[in-house]
Amino acid sequence: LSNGHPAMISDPVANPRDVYPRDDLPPNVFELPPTGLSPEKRHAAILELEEYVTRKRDHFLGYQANQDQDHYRLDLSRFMESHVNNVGDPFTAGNFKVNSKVVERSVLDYYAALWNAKWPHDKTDPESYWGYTLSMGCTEGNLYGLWNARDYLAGKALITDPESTAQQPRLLWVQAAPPEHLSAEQKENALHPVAFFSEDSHYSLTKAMRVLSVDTFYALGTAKYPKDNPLAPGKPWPKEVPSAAGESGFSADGPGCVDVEKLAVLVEFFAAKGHPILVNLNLGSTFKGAYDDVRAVSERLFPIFKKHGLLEREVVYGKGKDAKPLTDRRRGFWLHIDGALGAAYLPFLRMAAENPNYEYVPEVPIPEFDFGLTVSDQETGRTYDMVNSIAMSGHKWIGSPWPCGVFMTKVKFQMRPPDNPAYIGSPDTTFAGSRNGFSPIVLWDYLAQHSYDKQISMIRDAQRMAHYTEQQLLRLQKTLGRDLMVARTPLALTVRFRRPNERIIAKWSLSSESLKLNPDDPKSPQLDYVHVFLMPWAKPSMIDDLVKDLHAKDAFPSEA
Ligand SMILES: COC(=O)[C@H](CCSC)/N=C/c1c(COP(=O)(O)O)cnc(C)c1O
Repeated sequence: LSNGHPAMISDPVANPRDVYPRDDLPPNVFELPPTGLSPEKRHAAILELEEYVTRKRDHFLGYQANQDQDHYRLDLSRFMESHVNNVGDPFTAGNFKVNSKVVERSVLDYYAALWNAKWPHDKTDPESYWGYTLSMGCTEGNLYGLWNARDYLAGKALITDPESTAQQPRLLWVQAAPPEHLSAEQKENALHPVAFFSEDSHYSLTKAMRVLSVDTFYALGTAKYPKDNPLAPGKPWPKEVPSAAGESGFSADGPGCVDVEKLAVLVEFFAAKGHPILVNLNLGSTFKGAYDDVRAVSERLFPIFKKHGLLEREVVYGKGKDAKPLTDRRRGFWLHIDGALGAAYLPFLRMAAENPNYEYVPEVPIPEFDFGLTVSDQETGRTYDMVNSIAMSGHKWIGSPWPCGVFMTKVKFQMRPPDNPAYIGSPDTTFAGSRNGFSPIVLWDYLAQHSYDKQISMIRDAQRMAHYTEQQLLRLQKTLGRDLMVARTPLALTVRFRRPNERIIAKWSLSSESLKLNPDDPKSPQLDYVHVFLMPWAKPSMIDDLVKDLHAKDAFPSEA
């Protein structure tokens, strides 16, 4: 950083060029001296970055991000001249007037309708939906959904208080007491939620457990019941709920969806001890694009929830004016749907399957997953809505120039915000402080340009592309006479195959995963996979070019 510039506030301890990753880009072009860059250098840097990003974008197949952004630029670049901030609740105008909340509400209404929630939002109607558009991606949606679940199940105050009036909003006690009728052990556990998610879940779930200090069944089982793993007594607890097994008998070569029976056995263990149950289900898992069977999980867990008084339970959160206990009736379970990828397109695949005009017969039934999924209690005739919350990324299937998404739940599950900052003129009901006001405009513009019919065609095309890709890779496998471990989970938008060399991985931005076939046997073969995701952006020519690269002699390192 010498060449005549004034000294930096602090000198580098080493040369960044020597310590930072060597990427395609020349790092020195982007170094920032105290005087800033000359117009020429700045422009040159911008051109370098543009060339790199567009080159990588034109070969982008490895992640579930739709790189087709061209339809926004012309109409939306005008909003780059303002800071649009939707701070606070989407349904309260607030005092930060440069906002796009009217647009955000239309986007939320759209997904409420698509996901069979009661809309428009009505804060006085516990059954109506509530939601907000995310400033991060689905990681924020998962974090928020699991935070909501934790506090709901742990008896924290809810936003709706049966004794509150608009004139006299009663400050609810922050923490309820456990239901009276329980045994000592059950009372101790009644407000201590236990989380369950499969081994194919995204790492944002583990991150959320750490951030929120929520116990997984593994953490609690290992600490308190080390010898009692109900799946294999005496053996260590599995770290996550096992996924369904493949031909090998292990989940590594399985489809990637949760093993419903094993989930039920683990849930039963903790429900029997009085714990409320928090389950995350995947809708388009990160690596295999698999869909957990939300309907099967709901029906399998329902009798367990009923048996252990978790369908509906009374929590006491204070005493009224007449000193009578104030009770709240809540469910003792929470199903969060991580719909990062699939919540954006599965409704359209279902529409295609249900409308004969589309002449579409899916290879497997289209998974149910939304707020319309109910289970009836045969004894009481009562019907229960089973899904508590859904999160979806906006930058995956839909496509956005930056991470964004949607979180949705129902008013009856909403938490009372931890604080009430008057200066934003709105309840602080979301995760962020400042909230991206541009993302709702991007999502709105996409939905304005893409009718249901158009979106049905797009997901049908993507399914065809996934099938085409699988066939091309199987053909290559035959030509090379080598097992390329080609696999595609039914209805998934991704195809996985044997990891090729680093040059091909970098060119196509391929995401990789290495799995031991039998995790308990150190000598067990390691499966080194990569995958391609067939987003609306992917064209047959890109697949053909990738397959051509995979024909190269050195494309696949020899087996170790
Ligand atoms: C390794 O690939 C990933 O982490 C991609 C994000 C990159 S593509 C946009 N998946 C993110 C993801 C997430 C996190 O979503 P983001 O925070 O938006 O990245 C949540 N749930 C599932 C099932 C996911 O697959």
